[in-house]
Amino acid sequence: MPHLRFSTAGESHGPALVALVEGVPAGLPLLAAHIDQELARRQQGYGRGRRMVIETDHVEFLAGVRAGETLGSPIALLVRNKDWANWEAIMDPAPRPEDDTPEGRKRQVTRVRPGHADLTGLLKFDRDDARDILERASARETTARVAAGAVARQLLAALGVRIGSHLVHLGGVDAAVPAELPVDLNAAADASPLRCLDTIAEQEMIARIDAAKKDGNTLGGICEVVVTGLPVGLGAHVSWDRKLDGRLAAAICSIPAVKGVEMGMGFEAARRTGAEVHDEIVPAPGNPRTGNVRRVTNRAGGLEGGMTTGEPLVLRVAMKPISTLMRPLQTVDVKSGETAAAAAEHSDVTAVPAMGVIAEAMAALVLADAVLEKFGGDSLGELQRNHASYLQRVAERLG
Ligand SMILES: Cc1cc2nc3c(=O)[nH]c(=O)nc-3n(C[C@H](O)[C@H](O)[C@H](O)COP(=O)(O)O)c2cc1C
Ligand SMILES: C=C(O[C@@H]1CC(C(=O)O)=C[C@@H](OP(=O)(O)O)[C@H]1O)C(=O)O
Repeated sequence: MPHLRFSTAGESHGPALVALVEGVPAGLPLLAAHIDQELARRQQGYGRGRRMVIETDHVEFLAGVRAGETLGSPIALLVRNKDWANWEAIMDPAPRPEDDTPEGRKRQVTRVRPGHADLTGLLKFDRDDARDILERASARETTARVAAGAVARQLLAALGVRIGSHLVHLGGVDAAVPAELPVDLNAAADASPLRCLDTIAEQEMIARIDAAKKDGNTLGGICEVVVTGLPVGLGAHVSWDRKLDGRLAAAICSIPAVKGVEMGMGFEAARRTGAEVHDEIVPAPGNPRTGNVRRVTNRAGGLEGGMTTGEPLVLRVAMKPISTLMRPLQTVDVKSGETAAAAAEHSDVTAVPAMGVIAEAMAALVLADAVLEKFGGDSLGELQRNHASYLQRVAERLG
């Protein structure tokens, strides 16, 4: 059983999204503002649709927090959907008289979209209206994940861990990545419309988003997530389900439309020789987090043997293009069985910058779980003492 457990509920156009986070120690400072800041970051990004204009996500604590601190009890978080006002009839949990008319509820989705969950979900769950599927497949659900992730991020911050991300590719355009990333990566990335550090490449990306929109098409891309301040030894090599690389990959790949994750050098490592791939180790006194050694390079991206090395954790996350196209692809209408143009409602042209923020949240949740597994503690103070005592021991080894 994980040490930090979380689950979410809520439909895209339902009244609200909820997240339940269990296992957080008592005494962690936690304000709605900490969570709202992350929710706002998830809403950014050039290329998003009208929905992000409708919503201004704000968290309400339902349980687990008192006077700005966690209680050690389950934390229940709620984020309301403003768009609910426009969907109350269609999404009403109670049956309505119009349900018995030949049309049934309005706006049934039967022209299933290639690349979305519509068709497979309809067949598997034996439904007639793809709305019954898309409402939960929608990445609106990631709002609740980011809220939960903000709690995890707060826990990690109390141990000196920082998580950031930036966009490195969009729609066929690569960004130049600086040799040294800014210390406050998110402050730099969040200041730009695509969360990209290369302002010249970003102009070309924006032009491609505009062109795709005009053409009724959509775009994907890649974000890099970077985590600093991690101690050596989170995760474990001993069993498949304790390896941190696998846990991170599963969490990241569960984000809607994410189709791949690379760690460190990633796929490129397969094309190179061992001498070009592995990170040489040198003594580095005064670095207790890494056991007083240092990797000359960080091609492994901060992971060896399913454990953190203490070097920055570097993940690259690939997102496919959005599957709702305004110039729709060919599909089948599941009501008539005839060929049709896929359903097309207002939708994002791209959401790669938001995906980077969601990937940060998923990484935070996995890392906070690994921290609690390694250090335990019912209060923040106990967790911090356990962490400090471990680092002291690691520092003694090659000091
Ligand atoms: C932040 C974000 C926003 C998204 N916005 C849309 C959208 O507006 N329209 C759409 O069709 N898909 C959108 N998607 C992708 C779909 O949710 C996703 O493709 C779908 O759930 C099917 O899952 P799969 O692509 O992982 O197979 C978005 C994904 C993310 C992460
Ligand atoms: C609502 C969000 O993203 C939505 C994700 C999404 C999808 O199919 O994944 C489809 C769109 O939903 P709607 O049709 O309501 O505009 C996006 O806006 C969000 O990120 O908060």
